[in-house]
Amino acid sequence: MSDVLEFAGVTVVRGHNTLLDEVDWEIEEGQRWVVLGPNGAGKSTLLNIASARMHPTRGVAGILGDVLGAVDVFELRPRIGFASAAIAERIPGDELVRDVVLTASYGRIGRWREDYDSFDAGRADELLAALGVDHLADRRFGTLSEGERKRVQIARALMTDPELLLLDEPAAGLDLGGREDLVARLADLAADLAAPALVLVTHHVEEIPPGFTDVLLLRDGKVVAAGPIELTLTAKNLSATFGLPLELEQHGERYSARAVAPAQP
Ligand SMILES: Nc1ncnc2c1ncn2[C@@H]1O[C@H](COP(=O)(O)OP(=O)(O)OP(=O)(O)O)[C@@H](O)[C@H]1O
Repeated sequence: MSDVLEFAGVTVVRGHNTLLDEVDWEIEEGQRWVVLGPNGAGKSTLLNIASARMHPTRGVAGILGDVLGAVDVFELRPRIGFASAAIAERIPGDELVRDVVLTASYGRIGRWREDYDSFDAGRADELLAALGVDHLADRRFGTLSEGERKRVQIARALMTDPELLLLDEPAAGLDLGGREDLVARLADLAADLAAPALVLVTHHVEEIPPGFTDVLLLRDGKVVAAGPIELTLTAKNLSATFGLPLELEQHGERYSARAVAPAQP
């Protein structure tokens, strides 16, 4: 089994809807994946399984050497860092930023006791510094800008020193400067050999940070293509994923995409 993640025939059915349809996916140590797809493609469902928060209806989901259904998910979850809007919504607005990060090591949202280990407090401060938000450690989470919140959430997701880090649309809601800042920080994380395997979910090729290695393209719960970015991220695959003719441009290690202009009469 792959060290980090191995999905075989992973299928999720809810009522009459097939959210994921026979998904095969392997992640090896050191890889940095982007998951791209339109609204409703099944990206969040995929991350909910990869984070051991949901079980497949059919198929086998191997995560960090264990198989979902045959492992205590409460032991598995601390080994997986996860940042998403749904988690952020549960963070109390009056929580101190340092505590937002610190409480991750206890698997909690919201501070609940005063005797946190000083080692943990030091690590929380280091992570805030690595994400460029250490000056906000004593601020209340609810007073931060969207961009600052996203960076704090990533620091929180790294707090348990996870072996797999899942980021669900970390650039959503950011302005251009905020997006570019986040992309640069994620590029630094991708280049860090000590960093965990990474999975970044996004709708936009513009948000793919340099240093990311692989892409999984998802549409209607099915994998359109998956593999190394330089081979897999093509205009043809992207068009099939989003269901419209797209042209793709590469600028160094960055990408942009737009609809193919209609032919002039
Ligand atoms: N409990 C459920 N019952 C029925 N359908 C569901 C359920 N949960 C999600 N869906 C549907 O499954 C599909 C995939 O949802 P999911 O949130 O995984 O997509 P997504 O790619 O993350 O979308 P977005 O980019 O809009 O966040 C959507 O059509 C959604 O409406």
